[in-house]
Amino acid sequence: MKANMLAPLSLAERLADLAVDALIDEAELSPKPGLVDRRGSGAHGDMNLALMQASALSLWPCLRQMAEAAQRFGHIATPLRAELGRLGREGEAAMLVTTAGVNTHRGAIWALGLLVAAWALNPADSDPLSVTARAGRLALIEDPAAPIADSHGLHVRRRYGVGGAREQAQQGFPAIIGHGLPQLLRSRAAGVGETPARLDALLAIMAALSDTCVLWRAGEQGLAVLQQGARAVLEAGGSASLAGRRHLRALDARLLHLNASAGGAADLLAACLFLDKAGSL
Ligand SMILES: CC(C)(COP(=O)(O)OP(=O)(O)OC[C@H]1O[C@@H](n2cnc3c(N)ncnc32)[C@H](O)[C@@H]1O)[C@@H](O)C(=O)NCCC(=O)NCCS
Ligand SMILES: Nc1ncnc2c1ncn2[C@@H]1O[C@H](COP(=O)(O)OP(=O)(O)OP(=O)(O)O)[C@@H](O)[C@H]1O
Repeated sequence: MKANMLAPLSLAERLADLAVDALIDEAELSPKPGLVDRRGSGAHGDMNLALMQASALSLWPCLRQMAEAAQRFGHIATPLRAELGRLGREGEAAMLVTTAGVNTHRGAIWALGLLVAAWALNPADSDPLSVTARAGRLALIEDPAAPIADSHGLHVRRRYGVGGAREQAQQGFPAIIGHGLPQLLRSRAAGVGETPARLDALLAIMAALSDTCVLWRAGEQGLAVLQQGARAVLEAGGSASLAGRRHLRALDARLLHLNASAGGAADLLAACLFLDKAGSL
């Protein structure tokens, strides 16, 4: 078939395209401290860039179906929340088949799933603050069929009393709205180029987030190293500056030494890039 004969994309398909694009952009962004990127596996022996890309692509049907479910149900209530939970668990199963059992995007399915659904619920009101607020209202609804999960996040929440991925969503993604997105726009406005602007956005999220991935592997000390290190890069002038890059290298080395990587911050950067891209829909 000729390219110009392809059927026009539905809104749900365009949202899924943008969400997968944001996940691939996040994975490819380099150099990210401690995380999988173009340079290598970071603190993850079981992941690499090709796996992250394949995993991101495997999530397209799940993300499209989540947006379609939002259009079909039409409002924020238990039936839509239950359907998103079902689709999210299905998407997670598809991801695990693609990655042969490696958790590449669990947190990303959660955050982006809620955001594509929230976007599709009311495309006319699509500024990031409104979309994240709707996603937060969805996340506050109990999923009636949710299994009792024995996750790393659960252990960490109990041990350290932090909120984790669920609370971040329920509060309307404050790490994105208050930190990632404003930093992305500030760094772009300073003319630093897209890669350092995205790295700065990631660092702003890292500096603010209680990332349960880091707490699980490296405890409170690891989290302090991450938050202080991320802040130091930004205070030195950001990832486009010479001094900032020195701090960034030091942070990467410290995180590798601690075997710590900020998967939650990476998910939220992908979500932040999705909101940024979806602004032009
Ligand atoms: C709420 C989720 C993320 C489970 O969270 P939990 O903390 O129990 O588990 P887990 O340790 O697996 O962490 C999930 C991931 O969240 C990310 N994360 C970590 N810390 C944070 C944080 N502070 N903020 C945001 N994300 C974070 C990380 O990538 C982490 O791997 C989610 O997977 C879930 O409940 N899924 C069930 C299916 C569902 O309802 N889907 C709805 C789709 S819209
Ligand atoms: N570029 C990235 N590099 C590493 N992790 C990422 C990246 N992007 C997103 N993540 C997120 O990080 C999470 C994986 O982190 P992690 O491997 O710590 O999880 P785990 O399987 O629960 O724990 P562990 O590997 O410590 O046993 C995924 O849920 C994923 O959403």
